[in-house]
Amino acid sequence: MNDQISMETAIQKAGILLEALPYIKRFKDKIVIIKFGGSAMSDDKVLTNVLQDTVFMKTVGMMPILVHGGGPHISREMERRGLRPKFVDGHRITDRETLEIAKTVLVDQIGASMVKKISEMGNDAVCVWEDGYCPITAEKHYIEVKEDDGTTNQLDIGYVGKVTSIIRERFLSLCSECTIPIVPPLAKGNDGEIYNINADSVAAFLAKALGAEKLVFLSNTHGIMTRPNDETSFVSTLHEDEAHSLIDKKIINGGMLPKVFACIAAVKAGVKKAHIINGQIPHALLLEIFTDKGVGTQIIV
Ligand SMILES: Nc1ncnc2c1ncn2[C@@H]1O[C@H](COP(=O)(O)OP(=O)(O)O)[C@@H](O)[C@H]1O
Ligand SMILES: CC(=O)N[C@@H](CCC(=O)OP(=O)(O)O)C(=O)O
Repeated sequence: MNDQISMETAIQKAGILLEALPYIKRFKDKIVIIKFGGSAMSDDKVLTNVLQDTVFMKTVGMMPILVHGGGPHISREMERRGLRPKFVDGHRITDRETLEIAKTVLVDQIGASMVKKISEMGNDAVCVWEDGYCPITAEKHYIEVKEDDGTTNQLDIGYVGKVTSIIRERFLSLCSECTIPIVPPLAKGNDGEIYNINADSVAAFLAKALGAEKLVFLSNTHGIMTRPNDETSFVSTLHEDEAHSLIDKKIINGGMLPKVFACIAAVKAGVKKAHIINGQIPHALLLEIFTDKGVGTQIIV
């Protein structure tokens, strides 16, 4: 009886491997941008799962690039120092002190722990922010505010940037080595300043500029809800037009806004698939990439 069960289990496992085969072939040598949101990094187990999945992808011949967030971690550190985090449209208002905190948390803590963990798993990883050298250039980002009289104003929220260019060759050469590039959401401007950037928009820019096959957001929800706080309203596919209507009704708000804009921009620029999935589900990334069903919400245009 036991032998029979273990044989059945073994056959099931072989079935899973075979289901993955077409995806392994399809994604061979293809760039996949994974955005790992701070909200999903709830504990060490989640971090380990996501990094294991990323190493798996690299091992079967894909070219994963991991862009990480860390918003909640930055906020906690600000609060510990008596500062109050403030956001406009999902972007943190960033003064000098906040920028210093963001750099320490993103590079010295989160990025460094990812590099260390991946190397413990037997793979190479490099934080692209090495000694302040960064292959991403940014410029100051102003928020457009619509006034009641119909005019628009530019709101200055400090050292917040938007990506203007990347050194493609640097990313491509890292990808073709045995390395997994780890990308913190920081960049330098031609004005010599360092900018804090929403990690979703960094991921979208990289996906576009590198012609990625896929862009996956690992967050803390099962995708996008189409009714306010209604866990039964997650959708597997969302068209750009519906997304805009949900944004107008404020059903998509806060940290989900930059993610949805990032998905739309990436798909419009030719990235084949952009998904928002729950990174806290063990191995959600592998399920999304290597199985027929997929998980989370896919944005289409
Ligand atoms: N329509 C929506 N569907 C799902 N989540 C939403 C929606 N609108 C806003 N959100 C919020 O967006 C959050 C994810 O954004 P954020 O906290 O910035 O995550 P991350 O750290 O992954 O970037 C969710 O936890 C949820 O509270
Ligand atoms: C300008 C801006 O908002 N920068 C973000 C960078 C981190 C980030 O985007 O982290 P998540 O992906 O976890 O939200 C911030 O300071 O929170």
